[in-house]
Amino acid sequence: MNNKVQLDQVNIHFGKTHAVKNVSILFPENSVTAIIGPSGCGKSTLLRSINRMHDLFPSARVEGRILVDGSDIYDKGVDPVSIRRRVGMVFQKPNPFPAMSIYDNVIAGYKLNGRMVKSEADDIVETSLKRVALWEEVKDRLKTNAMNLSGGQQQRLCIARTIAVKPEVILMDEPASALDPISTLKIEELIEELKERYTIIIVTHNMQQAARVSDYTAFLYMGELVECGETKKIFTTPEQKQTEDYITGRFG
Ligand SMILES: Nc1ncnc2c1ncn2[C@@H]1O[C@H](COP(=O)(O)OP(=O)(O)OP(=O)(O)O)[C@@H](O)[C@H]1O
Repeated sequence: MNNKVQLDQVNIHFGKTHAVKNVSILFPENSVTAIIGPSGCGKSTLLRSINRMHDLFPSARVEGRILVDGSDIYDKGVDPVSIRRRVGMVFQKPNPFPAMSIYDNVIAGYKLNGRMVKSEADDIVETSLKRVALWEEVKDRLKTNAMNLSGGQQQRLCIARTIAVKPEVILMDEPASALDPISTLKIEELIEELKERYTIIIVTHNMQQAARVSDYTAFLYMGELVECGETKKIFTTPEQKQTEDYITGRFG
């Protein structure tokens, strides 16, 4: 299987805090990789380095190489905006644009590419909403405010907005932790479907969720990658004692 994303000896500092320590890891294409580990171990920090989000924080320093399709996304001359288009991000709390309709939310990122005709926009909105299984629920009220949707629907809308710009990789930072169990299940089913088209990297606190949705699991502890491998193996016969202690709930 092709490796879509590769981190090679990545270190991330915030001022004096060494948040990610010498992490090397591969993320295979069209698969879901879960990043697990106790609070503060560097999961979100690692995730955000993959679409250059740390560029927005002056105290952050990213060292090492982060490759997407073999090219370093931190190379001089690479536009971070173009990276964020290829590597989309879904956050913990659904964050639709509050003053916009459902329709405008889906198309918001895509519009930044320039002018387009209405039929093209209609197409993208319909395809994206169908892909997140939201179309049937909202097709008769596309022009109403997105904030009228439930939390779970808002999160699926945000995923639709992310896929509307045709990314290759989708980063998800605890995408279901603010949702009720039924909405969580829908997001998990959606992740399973999305991996056919995208490479997905998901941070989760929820061990059962990691076991359910991911093909591969990476366990981080205090900024270091302790172990990474097939989810089945990590959850049944991990190589490291620390991993076993964490997944069996002995700490964290
Ligand atoms: N913008 C920032 N500025 C300064 N320090 C930061 C920043 N973001 C993260 N850190 C620090 O980096 C370390 C790792 O944080 P990170 O949020 O990546 O952990 P996490 O594993 O995602 O935690 P949680 O599961 O609680 O969300 C922590 O010590 C945190 O305080």
